[in-house]
Amino acid sequence: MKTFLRLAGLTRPFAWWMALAALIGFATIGSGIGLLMASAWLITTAALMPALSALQVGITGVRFFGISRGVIRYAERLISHNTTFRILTRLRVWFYDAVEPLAPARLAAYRSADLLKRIVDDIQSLENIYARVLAPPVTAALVTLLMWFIVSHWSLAAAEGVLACQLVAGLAAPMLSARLASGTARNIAALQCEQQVLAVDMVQGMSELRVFGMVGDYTARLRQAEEKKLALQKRAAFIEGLHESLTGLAMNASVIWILYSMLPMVRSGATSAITLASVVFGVMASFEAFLPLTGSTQNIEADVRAGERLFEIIDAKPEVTAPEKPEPFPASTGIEVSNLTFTYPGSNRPALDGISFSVPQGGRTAIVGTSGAGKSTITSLMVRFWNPTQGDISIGGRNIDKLDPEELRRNIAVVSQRTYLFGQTIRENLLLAAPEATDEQLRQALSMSGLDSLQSRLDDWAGQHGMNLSGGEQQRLAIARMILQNAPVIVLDEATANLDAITEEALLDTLDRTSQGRTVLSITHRLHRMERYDEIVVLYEGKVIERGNHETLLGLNGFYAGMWRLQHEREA
Ligand SMILES: Nc1ncnc2c1ncn2[C@@H]1O[C@H](COP(=O)(O)OP(=O)(O)OP(=O)(O)O)[C@@H](O)[C@H]1O
Repeated sequence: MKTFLRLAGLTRPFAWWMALAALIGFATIGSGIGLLMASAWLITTAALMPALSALQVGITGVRFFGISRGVIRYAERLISHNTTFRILTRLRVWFYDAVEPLAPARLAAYRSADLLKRIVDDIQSLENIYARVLAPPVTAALVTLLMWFIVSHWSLAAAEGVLACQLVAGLAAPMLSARLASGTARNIAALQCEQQVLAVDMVQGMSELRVFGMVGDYTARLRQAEEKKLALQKRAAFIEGLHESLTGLAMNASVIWILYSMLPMVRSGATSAITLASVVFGVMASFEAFLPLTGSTQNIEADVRAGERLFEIIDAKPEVTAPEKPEPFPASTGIEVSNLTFTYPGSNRPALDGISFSVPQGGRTAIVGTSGAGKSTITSLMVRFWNPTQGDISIGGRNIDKLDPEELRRNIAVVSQRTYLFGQTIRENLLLAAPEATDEQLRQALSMSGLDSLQSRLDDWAGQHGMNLSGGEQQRLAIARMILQNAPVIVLDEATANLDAITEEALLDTLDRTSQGRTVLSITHRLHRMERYDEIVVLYEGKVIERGNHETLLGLNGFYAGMWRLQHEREA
């Protein structure tokens, strides 16, 4: 109920639109009732063969309601679709605004297909909240009231019977079908999510599944989920049919009741058979208002489930928030890391444990260590994807939590070992780093990063996740982005890890040239050309175990010297 009220609250800015659409929905059914009543009046009166002039009222009524029903129905569709799309737009903007600050820390726990389903399908399913959940009961209540006034005008007893039947169609039947369908929409949504996750995994990991011969296994899991979903959809359809039959039964019962209570009046001459026929047809037409209530009960559960899934994300507290009054990004860019400790949520071991080091303005520091030592975690903390558990990082003497996170990220160019390339052209992938860059600048950046071959292919599609490019080309594209971003601080996180020795050499030269005068933090486990660094910080299991320049560290004959010997003996 709480979720439903929260969802309904989101549609509050459109209350007037919704009221107007419900009113026009009521007018559509009202004109349907008028059309059938006027038709019944006309046919029964005509059967008595009066003068044509006596039929004029009926003819005009049929014409009026016939035309107005079409026009009003059109207006109703127009306004209700307009309202629905306004609500949908608001929901989408609201969700994107709320999700953006949560990335990436708070979204790491969600599978991408699941997130996609929430962003696309769950919000889409909420479009029903107005058209299929909120509007039908309002229209049904107004129609019930209208029929009470019409029928009670001729017979109170008949009106009471009609009201009873309408309460069955409007309350008892929806409550019964809601009870029978309880859990169905929720389980269908869960299965759809499972299918989507499996399908995305299957498409993205098709090569691995083929290599390991697991395609059949995944297909079977997909089929199983589909079968379970079909069984639930059949159940939902059965309940919908039952609900519609109950509505039909209630309508027939109301007709029988009217005949039962009004026929004696016709016999006694208290009312005419023509009136009786009109009332019967009018009541029959009024039950059109109760049919959409089936959808109302079934959609309410699906909407509440979708709402719960969305609120679960929305209610998460962002890991990083911008300070109310951010300080400007400093002119000098020396980095100072002091006593930095960080533990990932759910982990019982700190990824970084009280580390300290500094990179002077325009200097170069390398962080080296074995896999899992915590090197990349430093990058995530530097660009404030996470906040440190303890300790702090400052740039130019200013703690980075005093800066606007977006401005901070604009001023730190990160080249990581996993470069995400969008399924767009090479040009668009480059413009991400410098939206204003000219083609000439893009070509220059490509050339500097050793990608002369791509200079004439700016309009080529990079492929899904950059699959039309080799691993080395993707890496070099990331370096081209770094060149274009032209940031004063550069973080190279295994930037040349995927390259062959010759390309790596050339690129290290490029990086050295382009990073002149900038503050560089280079994270690597490959000890290559280490004499270029002013200081090397050696990490082991989240702790700094050695530090100094290349010569000093080799002289120590400790962990670093061991790593260096191991790599160079292997390469020799
Ligand atoms: N999102 C995460 N959630 C939980 N633990 C994580 C997460 N990311 C990394 N870790 C853990 O934190 C530790 C440090 O990881 P990190 O990626 O910083 O290591 P690394 O030195 O960069 O390793 P590599 O050289 O293999 O990339 C590892 O034990 C890793 O399993």
